[in-house]
Amino acid sequence: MFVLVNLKAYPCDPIAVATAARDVAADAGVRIAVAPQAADLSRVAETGVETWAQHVSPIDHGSHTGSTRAAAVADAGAVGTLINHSERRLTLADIDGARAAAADNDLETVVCANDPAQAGAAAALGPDAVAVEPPALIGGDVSVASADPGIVRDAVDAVTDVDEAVELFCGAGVSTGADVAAAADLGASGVLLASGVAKADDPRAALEDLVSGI
Ligand SMILES: O=C[C@H](O)COP(=O)(O)O
Repeated sequence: MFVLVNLKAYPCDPIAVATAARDVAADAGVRIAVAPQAADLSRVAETGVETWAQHVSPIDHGSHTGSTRAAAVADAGAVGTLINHSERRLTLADIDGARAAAADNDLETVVCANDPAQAGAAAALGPDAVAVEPPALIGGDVSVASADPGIVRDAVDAVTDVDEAVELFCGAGVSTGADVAAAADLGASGVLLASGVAKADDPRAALEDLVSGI
């Protein structure tokens, strides 16, 4: 299982979380990545943790104020990127453009989707993985795997029907080792989470608990 921790714009210390994630990943032998704010990418990557961007724009050099170039996040040390997060939605054309820009810069891609239908559509664009996240459960205390296991199972089927090479992750409310184990039992090969670590009093302990079920 891949554990992808999105720090969103939460008021946590990205270096402290990154260092903890690096150490827990090494100790447990589990793949853990951290996606900080774009401005923190270099500092986070310097810790040695696997570093991801939260977003890339479907553009290259040019008159694109406020954009985030895939090449720039790769230069900053990112090895992957989220695309179309529930809090950073894109048009279909822009999802495809962002995925292509990321792939051109050797970034791994996870396209987010609300439900199984969107997950299947996202898989058709050829990302490395699709993350299904019901918006209503994001930031809550109940894991998607407990609150709505059918959405995870159906998303696995929807993605596999389109392209067996695309992995399916799930997210929303994932915060414990039991949540990660339940996601794996439903067929997910990764989890996308945020508040369970970024808002934890002790992010290292939260990460240790998360990987305990793997
Ligand atoms: O990117 C992470 C997801 O939106 C899940 O967030 P959450 O773990 O706070 O529910």
